[in-house]
Amino acid sequence: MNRFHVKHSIKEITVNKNILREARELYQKNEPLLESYLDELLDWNQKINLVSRSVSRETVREHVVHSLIPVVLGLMGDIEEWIDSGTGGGLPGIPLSIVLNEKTFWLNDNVKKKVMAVSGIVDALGLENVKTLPKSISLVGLKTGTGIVTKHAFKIGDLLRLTKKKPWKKIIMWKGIEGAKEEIKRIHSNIECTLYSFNFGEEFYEGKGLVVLEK
Ligand SMILES: C[S@@+](CC[C@H](N)C(=O)[O-])C[C@H]1O[C@@H](n2cnc3c(N)ncnc32)[C@H](O)[C@@H]1O
Repeated sequence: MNRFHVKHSIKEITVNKNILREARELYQKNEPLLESYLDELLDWNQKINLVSRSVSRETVREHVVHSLIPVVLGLMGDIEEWIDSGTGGGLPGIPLSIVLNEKTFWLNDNVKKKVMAVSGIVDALGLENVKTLPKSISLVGLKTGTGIVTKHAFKIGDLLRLTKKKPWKKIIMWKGIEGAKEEIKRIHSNIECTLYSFNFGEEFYEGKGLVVLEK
């Protein structure tokens, strides 16, 4: 078997600024709850380090818009249950759970005090479709057909090792594109990989994109 099989099934797609505009429109449609999330996140961040302490509200708002991009790309409709692994302060899982409120989201992190903080945020926002999992993703029992979202938390090979033999259907990773390309070269599994590179002409999104893995 070809050790680098995945290399031959990589698709690359450039994502243009219309998608960012649509993600911002989706933010606006859900603004009251998403702004309440910013309030809660910044409040909890005073007590527990969830995002950089020096980060502005505007930048955290952009992380929320960034979290919504797979929705406007149509990447999430086919799966009902998602795990956000390495959620930290709830990114991307909480924004996704707000705009896709008919789906179930499990917020997973192996640092228990971060999960305690996101539980507090979820309760304050009254999100009934969100649950938490305070343990390593390697110890999480996944249901067949579950999706995984994860933003700047794992190297691709590490996440695949930690979830080996688990019946996930799709993994969406928020990554730097150049690093992701290097990581993909080292993967030995027979999976389909699509790289979405953002071409938005804005500094925040420079070099960023999504990696989508499917079995
Ligand atoms: C850089 S933070 C990213 C947080 C968030 N996704 C964001 O974009 O703001 C990475 C997170 O992954 C978590 N993490 C690391 N290894 C993990 C594992 N094996 N299982 C679950 N979470 C893990 C860390 O505790 C940390 O909160």
